[in-house]
Amino acid sequence: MRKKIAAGNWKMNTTPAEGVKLVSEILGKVSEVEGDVELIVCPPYTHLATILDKVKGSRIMVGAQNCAWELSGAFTGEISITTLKEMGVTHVIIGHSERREFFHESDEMMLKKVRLTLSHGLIPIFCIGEKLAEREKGIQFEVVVKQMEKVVYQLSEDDLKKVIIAYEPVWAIGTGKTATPEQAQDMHGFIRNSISKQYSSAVANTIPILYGGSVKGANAKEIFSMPDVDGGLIGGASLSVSEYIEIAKSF
Ligand SMILES: O=C(CO)COP(=O)(O)O
Repeated sequence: MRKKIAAGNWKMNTTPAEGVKLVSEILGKVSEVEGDVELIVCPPYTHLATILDKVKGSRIMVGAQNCAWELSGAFTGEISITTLKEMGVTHVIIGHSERREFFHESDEMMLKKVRLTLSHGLIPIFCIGEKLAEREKGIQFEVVVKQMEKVVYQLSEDDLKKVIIAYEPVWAIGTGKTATPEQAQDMHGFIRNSISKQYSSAVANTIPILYGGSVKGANAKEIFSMPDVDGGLIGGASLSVSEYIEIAKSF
């Protein structure tokens, strides 16, 4: 049985005070989420300390939205993996399409970040996904496998087993346009098969593959019912307590 995961990527939303309010309200409703669904919130860096304090002893885990690709040094404005680890962060989103696009992150940088995250005992949530033009050309599978090859397929089997993959088609992010459950399943099945060919089916069967892109309370159940979809990486809807809880209850 693979893990079921509802991870909220808050992106650059909420002030520190708003973030604490949001997580407090989520905590108040967490008992409604039955079973062993893993709940992860990824607020902006500035809120991590207070939010980690708030969720202490609860089932909510806290992730960062990024980390630096080097361990320390002259990298103005960056946040190191050792800082995140010391604070108690458990997950790090790496390679989000917004970081690829707006911050020109290279595959080499992403690989360094994934390696640093793993070597410090944190879990990378590695994002992949094609752009609209790539889907229209019918090359979405090649695009996604290349993204995997350049980064996570560089890892040993033992390391790969600790990674969470998030398939986020860029055309579905923040657009209200969701992949159909069949489109999500097609890609998730393809990714799992590709991992199986590259490593083994035993490895492929243990890795959680999340779907991201306009997941909301109203569509989560259908998407999560697909055999190779193990949960969601949720943007906009994770900022609403009722939406996030409804999504977490959709397994
Ligand atoms: O990018 C996403 C999560 O990382 C998805 O964002 P939305 O859920 O707002 O489409």
